[in-house]
Amino acid sequence: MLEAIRLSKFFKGKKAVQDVNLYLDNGESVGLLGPNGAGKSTTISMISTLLKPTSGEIKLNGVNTIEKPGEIRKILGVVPQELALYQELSAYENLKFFGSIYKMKGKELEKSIRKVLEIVGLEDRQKDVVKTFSGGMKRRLNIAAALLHQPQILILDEPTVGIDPQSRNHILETVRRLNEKDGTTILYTSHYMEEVEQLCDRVYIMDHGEIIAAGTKAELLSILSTEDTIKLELSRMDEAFAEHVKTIDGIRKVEASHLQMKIIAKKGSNLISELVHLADQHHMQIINFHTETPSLEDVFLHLTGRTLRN
Ligand SMILES: Nc1ncnc2c1ncn2[C@@H]1O[C@H](COP(=O)(O)OP(=O)(O)OP(=O)(O)O)[C@@H](O)[C@H]1O
Repeated sequence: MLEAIRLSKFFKGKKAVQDVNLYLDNGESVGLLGPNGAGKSTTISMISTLLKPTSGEIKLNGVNTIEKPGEIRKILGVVPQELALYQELSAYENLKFFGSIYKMKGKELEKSIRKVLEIVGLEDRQKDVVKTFSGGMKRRLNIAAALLHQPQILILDEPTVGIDPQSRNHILETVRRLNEKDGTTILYTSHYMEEVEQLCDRVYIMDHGEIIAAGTKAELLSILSTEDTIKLELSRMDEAFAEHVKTIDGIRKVEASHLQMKIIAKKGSNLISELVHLADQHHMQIINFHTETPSLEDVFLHLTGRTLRN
């Protein structure tokens, strides 16, 4: 397990990160979500031993990584936000260079380069110089470089910012496969709520340098509400039906307009069969039924009063 305990970073007395507690269990996929300037990059720079914390601890299986950075560096892959590639070199040559940083060479390095190029889908372009690559391909190569030494933990800092949808999907799929198939532990920072919702088992929400909420998606969503919003589309509207619906156990509020009905009900109330039965009694049909569940975006809005992207 990797854990950060009361991690803080101040730049010239100005808070960037304060009292961050965070852990990654082996094999987990964890999201670190927050708007620009929230402190995500600073947090992961400290976790990856690139930046010294002002205070706090980071432990890898109980061992202090600030005092002994070697252990974590061996098993950690970091994909930084800024591209760290040589534009004049080919994809292959870039990977060869990064491999040498990890002290890899010979057959082991060749094998690893082949494998990571396959993972990110760049085998066909390995001989091309990086300056001819699209933004998305460069990001994929950046990921490949972080994977060369087969890290057990992979930290990605907003890897999909500013790239085309196809490359974005490719990256998300790659990260998912690394986690689900290879068991790589993932820490994924993003300000795209839907990516974190899609990829991560657990989420930390960060704002102004602090963790303001943490938990599984379900736990975070439960902060928001104990209610479900159900929307019905009806074949016709009948006031008696609306009045009748209000009497159903678990229903808190009913709003009817034209052929639509919005029902606020206690979370988890299983109402569909009862509503269908009731509509039948009133000689009406339910044409459409759906439950609107709140998103993590709504949770962020609820906690901060702001949207994630401004
Ligand atoms: N080297 C530095 N010197 C001074 N201030 C810094 C430095 N690095 C970061 N900061 C400040 O710390 C705060 C957190 O920045 P950080 O880059 O960690 O946020 P972030 O959540 O990663 O945002 P982004 O999504 O824009 O990268 C910001 O106010 C930033 O200006």
